[in-house]
Amino acid sequence: MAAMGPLGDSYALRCVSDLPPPFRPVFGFRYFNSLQSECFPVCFLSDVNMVVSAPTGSGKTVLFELCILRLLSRFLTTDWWFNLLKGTLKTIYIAPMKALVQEKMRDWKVKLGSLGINCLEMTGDSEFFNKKAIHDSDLILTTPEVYVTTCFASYYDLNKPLLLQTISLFLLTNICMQKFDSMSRHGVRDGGLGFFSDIALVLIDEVHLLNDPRGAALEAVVSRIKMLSRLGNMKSAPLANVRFIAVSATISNAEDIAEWLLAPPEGIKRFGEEMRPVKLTTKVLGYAPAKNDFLFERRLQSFIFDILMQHSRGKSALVFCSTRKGAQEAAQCLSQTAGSLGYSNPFMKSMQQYEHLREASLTCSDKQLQSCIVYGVGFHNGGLCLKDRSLVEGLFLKGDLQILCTTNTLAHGINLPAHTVVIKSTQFFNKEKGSY
Ligand SMILES: Nc1ncnc2c1ncn2[C@@H]1O[C@H](COP(=O)(O)OP(=O)(O)OP(=O)(O)O)[C@@H](O)[C@H]1O
Repeated sequence: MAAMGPLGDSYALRCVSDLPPPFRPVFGFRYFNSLQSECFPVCFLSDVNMVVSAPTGSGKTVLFELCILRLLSRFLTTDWWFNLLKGTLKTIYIAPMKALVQEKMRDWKVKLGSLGINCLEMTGDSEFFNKKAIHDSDLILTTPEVYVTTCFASYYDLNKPLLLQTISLFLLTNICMQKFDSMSRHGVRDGGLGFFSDIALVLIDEVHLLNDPRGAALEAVVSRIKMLSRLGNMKSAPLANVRFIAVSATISNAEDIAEWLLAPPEGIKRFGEEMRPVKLTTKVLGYAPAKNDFLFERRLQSFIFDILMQHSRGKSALVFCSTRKGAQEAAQCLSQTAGSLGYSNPFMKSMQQYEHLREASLTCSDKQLQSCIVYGVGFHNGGLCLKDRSLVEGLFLKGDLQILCTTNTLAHGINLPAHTVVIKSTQFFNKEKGSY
C-alpha cells in the first residue's frame, strides 16, 4: 500500500506484520497510517529522542506504543519468545491531565497487559501506590505534579500523625522544585528511589503545555531525570541511556523542545493539517454585546440550541464553556429546551437510547446531572466525582449522550470524538488578575 508523505513523496505504508510476532496483537489494525509509517523507522528501529507535532486524531499514541515496544524488544529471544523481566525497564508516561492519564491507563492495560506489561496509574484518583507497586511496574502513567510529590511521599515516616503528613504533602507541592532536587539525589544514593535507575523511556504527551503554569513541574521532572541519568553511579543503569519522546498537536517551536530533549534532526517530525483524518470546518459567530461580561456570557446560552440544530444535525456535539458553572447551566438550559419538545427532542433518537439514559441516570451521584442526562444532554467538569465523569464519558462515547457541555477538562487530549464542537465564549475570568 502506498501513501503520499508530508513532503509529497510517495512511500509504502508499514504493516503491523513488520513487527516481531509477539508484538502484533497490540494493534487492532493491519497497516500503520502514513504518519506512523514515516515515524516507524525512528520509533521502532532506533533509540533517538523524538519531538512529534501532528494534528489531533492523527494517531500519535501508536508512536508511543512503538517506542515502548522498541524498549521491550530487549526481552525478545532469537526464536521470538517475549521474556519480560518485570519492572527492570520502566517507561514513564507523563500527561498534563489526570483524565488523560486515566484514559491511557484503560487503553494500555488492555493492549499491553496481554504481553504481561504491568501498568501503574499515579494520579490523585488512584489508590495509594507503594514502593513495591512502583518497583514491579513496567509502565507508570502520571501527571508531572503527582510524579514529583509521589517520589517525595515515599520518604514519609508512616508513624507520623496523618495531619502532619497532610501538611507536609501540601508544603511539598509548593516547594517541590527545590526539594525534589535534593531528595531525588539523596534517594538514588541510598536506594530509596531505586526505581529511578530503571527508567529507560519517558513519554511526554501534550508537550505544548510546557507553556502553561503547570509546565514548570514537567520541566522540573524532565530536568531531574536528565540530571540523574548523567550521574556516575548510573552508568550501568537503564537511566543512563534514557530516551525521551514528546508529542503534541500544536508545537510551533519543535526545534527548541528538541534541543532541550537532545533530539537529533531525524527525531523531529512535524505533520500538518493534511494528516487530519477528518477535515475541520471553522465558523466564527459574533453576537451583540450585553451590559456586562457576565450578562453576555449568560445570553450566549440561549443561542446554543439553535447553533446545534443548524450544525450538529443529530450528531454528537461538545460545548466548551469557560467555567464549571457555565457548563452545568448550559446543559440545564439545553435539556430544558429539549425536554419541552417531548417526543420531538432532537437529542433522543430511539426508545432504546432513552432507556439507556434513564438507567444510567439512576446511578448518577450529581442530581443536576441526573436530571439532564435523561434528555440526552450531559455536563463534565472538575466538580463531578470520578464515577460521574466516567459515566458521562462512557455515555457520550457510546452515542447515548448526544450533547456534552464541558470545561477545558476535556480539551487536553481526551478522546471523545464529536461531530461538532461549540466554543461558547472566547474569554474566561482569571481569578489571579481579577479580570476576563
Ligand atoms: N493505523 C491505524 N489504523 C486504524 N486506526 C488507527 C490507526 N492509528 C490510530 N488509529 C485510531 O485513530 C484514533 C486516533 O488515534 P490517537 O488517539 O492515537 O490520535 P492522537 O494523534 O493521539 O490524537 P490526540 O492528539 O487527540 O491525542 C484512535 O481511535 C486510534 O485507535
